[in-house]
Amino acid sequence: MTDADEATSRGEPTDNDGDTSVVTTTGLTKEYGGRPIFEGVDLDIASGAMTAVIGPNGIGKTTLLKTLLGHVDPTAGTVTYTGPNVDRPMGYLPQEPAFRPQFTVNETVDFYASLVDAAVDTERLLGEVNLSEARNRRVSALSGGMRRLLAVAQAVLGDPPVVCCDEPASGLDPSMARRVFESLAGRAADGMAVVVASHTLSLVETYADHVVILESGGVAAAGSPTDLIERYDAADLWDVYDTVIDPTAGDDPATSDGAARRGDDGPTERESVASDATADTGGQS
Ligand SMILES: Nc1ncnc2c1ncn2[C@@H]1O[C@H](COP(=O)(O)OP(=O)(O)OP(=O)(O)O)[C@@H](O)[C@H]1O
Repeated sequence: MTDADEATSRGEPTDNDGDTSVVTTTGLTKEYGGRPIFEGVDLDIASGAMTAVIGPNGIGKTTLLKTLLGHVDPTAGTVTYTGPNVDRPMGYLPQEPAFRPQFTVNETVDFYASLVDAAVDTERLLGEVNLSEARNRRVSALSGGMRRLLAVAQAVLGDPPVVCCDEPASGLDPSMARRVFESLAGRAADGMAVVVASHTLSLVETYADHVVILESGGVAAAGSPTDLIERYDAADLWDVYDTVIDPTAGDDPATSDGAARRGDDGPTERESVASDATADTGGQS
């Protein structure tokens, strides 16, 4: 096995030399009620890169992110943070962000800014997530997508060395989803270690530097999108996913009929095209 192959099997970014690693997991294992979610996961999360974790519903992506963040204790194995010693080493965008509904957008950002030991340019931050015009609107009056954009702002606020985003594109229209990925990729380019769990494979393929595919038991494959596409002789990341993932993996009851392969916002791009075509023909195929 070459060094690169060995690195790949460990879920390490092969396009980094290892010196940029900011979070390392070794033998990371999580069980709930004696049922393994993942076992023996070895990852090196690099700063200055976006690492995307993909896999079916219920496979353990959120649990893995929460374990990296220290919100969930592993059953076995370790998570080691080696980044700078700051008050807030890791930002987090949870799958279901909760904010005080009576706060305005500005007040929400100011509240979180008061908790971090760093100057926060609220105007720039809101501009980045396209919420400038909504700055005086109460959280209770925001759409679901706007709330997610606010959650993105909250996660990267104060420029933590690591940010873990659970389905950052969920509920966003295609151009905002792209904008959020672009913005996170920009943060990565500025040196942040960005970890996203996502079902939006086209954006992952475009913006992620490193992809970790989770399947029952742990990491099924990992590498840059280009490496994975070459390795599996695939047309795109969706094809890689289709090859690597057992359609019955995950524990969502919808998985068995293929629904778990859909994106955050419903069907994957490919399924949308197929169903649009069906709709165009009045459902006649
Ligand atoms: N606190 C908990 N107690 C018991 N089981 C849990 C707990 N949290 C998660 N699980 C289980 O762990 C498994 C992985 O859940 P997780 O939310 O990490 O999956 P996921 O890959 O993020 O799914 P999705 O794509 O649907 O968000 C699921 O079977 C889930 O029911």
